Amino acid sequence: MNILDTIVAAKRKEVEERKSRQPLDLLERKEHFHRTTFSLAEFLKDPSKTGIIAEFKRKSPSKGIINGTADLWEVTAAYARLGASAISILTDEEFFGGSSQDLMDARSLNIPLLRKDFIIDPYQIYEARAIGADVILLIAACLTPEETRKLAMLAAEMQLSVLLELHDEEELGHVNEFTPIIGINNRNLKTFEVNIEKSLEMASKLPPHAIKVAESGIDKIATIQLFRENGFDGFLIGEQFMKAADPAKAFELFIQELKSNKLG
Ligand SMILES: O=P(O)(O)OC[C@@H](O)[C@@H](O)c1c[nH]c2ccccc12
Repeated sequence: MNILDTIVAAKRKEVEERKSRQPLDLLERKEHFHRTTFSLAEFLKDPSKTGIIAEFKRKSPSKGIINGTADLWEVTAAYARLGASAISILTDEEFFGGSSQDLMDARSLNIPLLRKDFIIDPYQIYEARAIGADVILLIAACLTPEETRKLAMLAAEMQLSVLLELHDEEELGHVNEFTPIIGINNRNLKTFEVNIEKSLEMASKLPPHAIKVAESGIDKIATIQLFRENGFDGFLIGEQFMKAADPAKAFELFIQELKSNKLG
């Protein structure tokens, strides 16, 4: 079994447990279930923002502990204030050290919040809505095209944006009318290998109107510029900020450099 298979098997068990602890009708009664959501597409296209989807990630199976001490509110509030277009929060506990509580702690920010998790069941979409997420991630590598379509349609009904994550050409069949925003993960979730070229290679194969997001392994302004030239609107960045003792400061410096580059 590769790591993705291991994660998905654990996730199936976890979801069954959560369903028995908190059935759907209870989730639907949560206060945040009925609040309005922010549109990821609108925030990514807003020229006053940077296109960066800044991530809060404490650990990962590929890197181990990335940051064991960062304060969720301090970091995400800085991301929002300093020009991120959206914030990604890992909610998987077992492999990424996150939680639903982490996402709930950030929900007063006026910016789209992406629930970063391995979604395989409609229950998790209701849950995402109930904890205050605006966006869900659907990873093609853990779904069939038909499952992707059904989950994306449900998300749309619930006013959630969808970021559909692809890694290679074989996954293009997952794209459908409910997935206008497509992320290309430069990291292969089965081997952890990171190849920045993946995004560039895939860009020309996506539908022309897709909103494109490059994901993982981005640690330089030059890479963002290269991606922009190739039609990308969004850049999902985690480790580059989280590996710093002070991720808020690391984000601030990165943004300063990005802005001075644009002017120069
Ligand atoms: O920390 P990085 O290399 O900047 O990557 C961020 C993000 O793309 C990565 O965390 C990610 C992309 N897709 C995922 C799916 C599940 C968990 C994590 C991810």
